[in-house]
Amino acid sequence: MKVTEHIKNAKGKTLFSFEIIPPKKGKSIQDLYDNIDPLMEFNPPFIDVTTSREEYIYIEKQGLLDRKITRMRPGTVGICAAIKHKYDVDTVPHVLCGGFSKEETEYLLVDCHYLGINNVMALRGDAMSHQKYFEACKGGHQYASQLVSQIQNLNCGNYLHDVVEVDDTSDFCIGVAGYPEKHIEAPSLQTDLKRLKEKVDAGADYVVTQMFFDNKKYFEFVDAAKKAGIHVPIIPGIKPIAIKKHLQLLPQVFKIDLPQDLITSIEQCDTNKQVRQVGIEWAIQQSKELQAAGVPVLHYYSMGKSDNVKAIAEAVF
Ligand SMILES: NC(=O)C1=CN([C@@H]2O[C@H](COP(=O)(O)OP(=O)(O)OC[C@H]3O[C@@H](n4cnc5c(N)ncnc54)[C@H](O)[C@@H]3O)[C@@H](O)[C@H]2O)C=CC1
Ligand SMILES: Nc1nc(=O)c2c([nH]1)NC[C@@H]1CN(c3ccc(C(=O)N[C@@H](CCC(=O)O)C(=O)O)cc3)CN21
Repeated sequence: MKVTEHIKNAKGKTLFSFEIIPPKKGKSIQDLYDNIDPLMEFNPPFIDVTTSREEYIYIEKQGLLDRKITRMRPGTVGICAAIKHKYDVDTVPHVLCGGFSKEETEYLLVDCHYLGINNVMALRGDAMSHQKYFEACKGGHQYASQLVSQIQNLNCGNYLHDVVEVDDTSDFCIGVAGYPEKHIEAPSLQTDLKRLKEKVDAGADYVVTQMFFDNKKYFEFVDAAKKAGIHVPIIPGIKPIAIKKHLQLLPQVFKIDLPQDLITSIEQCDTNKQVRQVGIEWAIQQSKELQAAGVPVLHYYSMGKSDNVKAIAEAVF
């Protein structure tokens, strides 16, 4: 079922969902299952599976370092199918512009359609770690809005090359990213909202936000989005802080601000175990307020050990 249908069927009740990353190449999928298992009692209607960018690796060969490019966490669509099969839950693969040509994206979407996966999150993707700015690959899209258009075209039976006879069209429900504190490259929040509106006009059915730690930012964003003519559900993304290093890392990687109260509480912790507890309590407080405001879904960036998301879900759902 589509994410938007799950939201409609919930009749105003806030749903619980989360996001996971595929294991590193060579690692077992069992670890992932062990972290999903404890969250299933909260009935997530859907689980997102991210797609990571390819990266350079260096292999020693006769005393020299050979540079190769590879995706260290492949398998997004396979994991989506495996989870769907194992837990009978909908899965949402993240489909990126970065590192994929339009052809490859078409093949991936065809795979999803055959597998009964009818939700996708359409993202541009980050720049590769050695790049300062995002660069589209040869034959790939530059912006998420173009990717949304490709998916929407496919939903209308229009493949990249008009040579196929179509009697079974896909019907993907399309999610896109939104930024309550604006995207780093956007010159202003207003311009960023214009870009978000372009994604919705191209066919996006819902928005998931970048993580934020001050609910005020989310509420203001939702208001501004409405004023900009965006009327699709806007799902808040929540990340529980887990280690002291996140104080620097999260603002640096995700370009978001942390509230002073949260910073102070974390600074007072002696161990990362205490930090994890502060992160849980902050996320519970955020989640309860968002739930009271009637958000459609609370979407957690779990991305590893899920004990903290479980503790939050226990307190909120
Ligand atoms: N992997 C994941 O789960 C997620 C990744 N992200 C990351 O967020 C970043 C951006 O992704 P999206 O939001 O999907 O990209 P996007 O293509 O919607 O926007 C990227 C940037 O380009 C600007 N932009 C969009 N259209 C433009 C146009 N026609 N002309 C000029 N500027 C334009 C936007 O304002 C924004 O600054 C990436 O770094 C992505 O990896 C965000 C959320 C989830
Ligand atoms: N710019 C960007 N890229 C993404 O891939 C991304 C977003 N934003 N925002 C929404 C989700 C949330 N994502 C993530 C990805 C990783 C962690 C995470 O756990 N990160 C590490 C630190 C990050 C690092 O080392 O680069 C952590 O320890 O928490 C959390 C959320 C992926 N998504």
